[in-house]
Formats: sequence, C-alpha cells, structure tokens
Amino acid sequence: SPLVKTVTNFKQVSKTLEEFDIEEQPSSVLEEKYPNLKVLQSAVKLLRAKEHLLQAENGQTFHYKKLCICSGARPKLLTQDNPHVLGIRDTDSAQEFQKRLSKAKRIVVIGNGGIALELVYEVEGCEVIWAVKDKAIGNTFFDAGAAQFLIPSLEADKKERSLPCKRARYTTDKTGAGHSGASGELGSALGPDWHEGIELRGTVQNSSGVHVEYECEVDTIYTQQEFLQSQLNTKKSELGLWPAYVQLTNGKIYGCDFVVSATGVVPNTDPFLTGNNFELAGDHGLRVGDHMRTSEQDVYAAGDVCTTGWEPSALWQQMRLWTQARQMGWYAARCMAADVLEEPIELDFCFELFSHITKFFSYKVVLLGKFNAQGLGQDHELLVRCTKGQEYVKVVLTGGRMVGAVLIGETDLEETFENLILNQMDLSRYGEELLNPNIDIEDYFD
Ligand SMILES: Cc1cc2nc3c(=O)[nH]c(=O)nc-3n(C[C@H](O)[C@H](O)[C@H](O)COP(=O)(O)OP(=O)(O)OC[C@H]3O[C@@H](n4cnc5c(N)ncnc54)[C@H](O)[C@@H]3O)c2cc1C
Ligand SMILES: NC(=O)c1ccc[n+]([C@@H]2O[C@H](COP(=O)([O-])OP(=O)(O)OC[C@H]3O[C@@H](n4cnc5c(N)ncnc54)[C@H](O)[C@@H]3O)[C@@H](O)[C@H]2O)c1
Repeated sequence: SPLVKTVTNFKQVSKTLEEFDIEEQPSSVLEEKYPNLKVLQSAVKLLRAKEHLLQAENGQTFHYKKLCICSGARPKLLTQDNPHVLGIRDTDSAQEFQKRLSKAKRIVVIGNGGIALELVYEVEGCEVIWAVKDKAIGNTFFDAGAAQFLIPSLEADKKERSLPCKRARYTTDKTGAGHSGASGELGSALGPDWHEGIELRGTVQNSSGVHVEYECEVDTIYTQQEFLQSQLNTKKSELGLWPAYVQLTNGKIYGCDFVVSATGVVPNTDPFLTGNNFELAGDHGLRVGDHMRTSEQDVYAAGDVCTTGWEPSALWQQMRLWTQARQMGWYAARCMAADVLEEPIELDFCFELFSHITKFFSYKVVLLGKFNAQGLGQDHELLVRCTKGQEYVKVVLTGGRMVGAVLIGETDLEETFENLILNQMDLSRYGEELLNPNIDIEDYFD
C-alpha cells in the first residue's frame, strides 16, 4: 500500500508495558526520517531463499544479504469464499464491513477474542447475535469473573457508556488504490481503536442490542436459497426472510444479513514462501529461534507471521498483538545487525514478562504474565477485587508468588504488580491484604 503503519506517541508505561498509537503515514515520511530506508510498493511474489532472491509483483527482483519476513497474518475464517461470511483485518475489510452493516438489521458474530469483543460493543443500530464457544465472553483475554464485570457495559445504553477515546484514528486510503495488492492479499492489520474512524451503524432505530449464545459453535450457514430448499423451510414464517441463516450447535437458527467470523488468524506464509525449506510451527507460523532466525539461512521473521521456538520465560507467552509485533521487529533488527557484525546478542528483556495494554468496552485493560493462569493447572491461587462499573483486579499467585494479573479500569496498580511479578517476592504473609483497597500498596512494598 502507499501508506505505511507507524508507531506514534510511544510511551513506556513501566519496565515492560508500552502504550502507543498506530498511524498510517505516506512511506515518503518514513524515508525522509530514516535516510537509509527505501520503501517499495509491490507485493512479494516469490522468495528463493537459497539464492537470496526476492521477486516482486511489479517484475523487479532483489538480492539480499539478510531478510526479515513480516508478512503478518490473515483471518482464519469459519468458511472460505462464502459471500455471507466476513473477516476483519485491514482498512479494506473494515470498510466492507461498514458498508454491509449500514444496510443490516441483524448480524451474527462468531468468535470470542479481541475482534469480537470490540465489535459487539461498537456496533449500533443493528441487532447482534454473538455466538461463543465458552461459558463466558472474551476467553482469549479474560476469565469468567472479568467477563461478569464487563457484561453490564454491553447491556448499558450507548449514551451511558463512558470515556471518549483519545487515541489516533485510522485514515483510509485516499488515493483510491485500496490497500490490498493486485493479487488480493490483505493490507496491514488494524490496531487499537480501528473502529474510531468509521461509523459502525446498522439500519435499526431501536435495536435490541447484543444477545449472547454461550457454549455453541456454528453448525451450518445457509444462503436464503439453500434455506428455502431445505427441510428448515417450514420455519420460514417464524424466522422471517433473511439473506443468510446460521444454525448453531445448540440447535437454534438465526436469520441474519451476514456473519462476522472473528475466529483468530493464520500466519501469512503462502503462496510467496512455498518452494523453500521453512520449518513451520503447529499454528503454521514460521518457527524462529531466540535470534528471530527461521530455518532458512539469513532469513529472519517477526510479528504475526512467526511462532517463537525458544523455551519461553515462565512469565511470557506469545500472542499475536501489536505490542509483540513491535518488540519482535525491533529485536529482529538488532539480531540481524549483531549477526552481520558477528557480535553476541542476548534475548531481549521484553520477552521476560508478557504485558499488554488495551481497551475493551471503554475500560483500560492491563494484562501481565500468566494473566489467565495459563499452563499452571491447579497449582495456583486467585485473589480478586471488584467494584462494579469501576474496576476489576485479579492476581494469580503460585507458591505465594505473583505470576500474573488482570487489571481493568484505572487501577494504577500496573507498575507495582509488574515489579512484584518480576522480583518474585514471597507474598504469602500478606494474604488477601494484598488487594485491600485501604492499603496503599505502592508504599507497602517500597
Ligand atoms: C481488527 C483488529 C484489531 C486489532 N487490535 C489490536 C489491539 O488493539 N492491540 C494489539 O496489540 N493488537 C491488535 N491487533 C493485532 C495487531 O494488529 C497485529 O498483531 C499486528 O498488526 C501484527 O503486525 P505484523 O506487522 O506482524 O502484521 P501486519 O500488521 O498484518 O502487517 C503485515 C504486512 O505484510 C504485508 N504483506 C503480506 N504478504 C505480503 C507479500 N507477499 N508481499 C508484500 N507484503 C506483504 C501486508 O500487506 C501487511 O502490510 C488487532 C488486529 C485486528 C485485525
Ligand atoms: N485489543 C486487542 O488487543 C485486540 C483487539 C482485536 C484483535 N486483536 C488481535 O487480532 C487478532 C485477530 O483477532 P480475533 O478476535 O480474530 O482472534 P483471537 O485469537 O483473539 O480470538 C479468536 C476467537 O475465536 C474463537 N474460535 C476459533 N475458532 C472458532 C470456531 N470454529 N468457532 C467459534 N469460535 C472459534 C476462539 O475460541 C477465540 O475466542 C488476534 O491476534 C487478536 O489478539 C487484539
């Protein structure tokens, strides 16, 4: 695309927590800022790693000494090539979603991660049926307690919802060139607040809001024609006439204008990497070692396209997020330089502790370490403090030491908790006092 996503307003919140905006800028702005950088606008058609050669769609070929692949990921849709099923990844797909929504009365959202959480909250003037596999909403980020805290926001009137969002908006491509390349591949993934710049409104004046169907998956998606030709036809008067129908595994059927599949991502490795000997991980990402090197010589990878293959710190896990894409890109660059200079380099400190700041349902959300007790089995204890409509604080302890936390709202606890997680202090003797709101915890551990 003619525009390049750039990180702006970078703020180091604490040792490992970073906050920043993502902005689209013309590539010339970057080139002016970094004179050693040249941006070429063309998709890569083929990589021949053995020959250190790249072929671009515009016919150019490039030889490289070292290469870093940052081709991101694409939505892992429920079904491919179904015109009634949309995914959201880049500016183009977000615009397509907006266009379809502006004519819609009811949509079905499938998935229970980041995109679904944002969508169901932002969509107005359209009934939303949200089908999730789990017992609670937001399984990739929260446990059932946090979900319980957030659910009232979903039910609240839009006007009652708080905090206008201050962060940057996305521009759309004014050149008319679109963001997808000639071969139809997707542009850069959207990031924080992608929905701020576009109105997500359907056609219904007083929509009945969001209805959550728990513990179910999609069984079948029918077009109107398929539905009318099936034995479900008898339900036509009950369900009404819709462009599509979704049958869930709990037996319920919903007519809708279209379906949003917010069901995760798959790393972008085809077709341009085929024909090489890349070792892929189980999730189809390019497996990288602790120097961000792939299995092909002189080829590195960073961001959503890669899967980390090193033994991770006990407090870190990979998640396909802007935060980690930025950190990996930065670290991969340092590794490439160190390898050229034949200098040693150690795994960066940012991979010590998982940390992520985001916003869901207008609340600030901070996730630290094993925030959902990932991989801890029964061997952990949870402490929770919750003030309805204000804050939700959860701490994960194992052997009396803090290993993770979820902080929702303006808790001001992130720095202290990050320190307690990093220094692995034995907190057994404080017990539940740790979350006593009347104790200024910062002073306590000074
Ligand atoms: C709707 C949405 C909201 C999100 N919100 C957040 C959030 O709030 N916080 C957060 O931390 N993360 C968020 N994410 C995740 C975040 O956007 C990704 O983790 C991040 O963009 C990954 O960066 P990347 O550079 O690896 O990949 P991408 O940003 O996807 O960039 C990959 C680039 O490679 C290009 N490319 C692919 N193939 C080729 C080829 N053959 N030739 C040339 N170029 C190619 C693509 O066009 C694209 O520009 C969100 C994702 C989505 C979809
Ligand atoms: N604020 C944020 O940090 C934020 C916001 C949006 C997106 N993102 C990131 O963008 C990427 C894409 O978001 P996403 O929401 O698609 O992915 P995700 O990985 O966050 O969530 C995918 C969800 O789909 C569910 N799922 C998978 N297959 C399913 C199926 N067949 N049927 C029903 N449910 C299924 C999973 O259980 C999970 O709840 C992710 O990497 C995500 O972390 C982050």
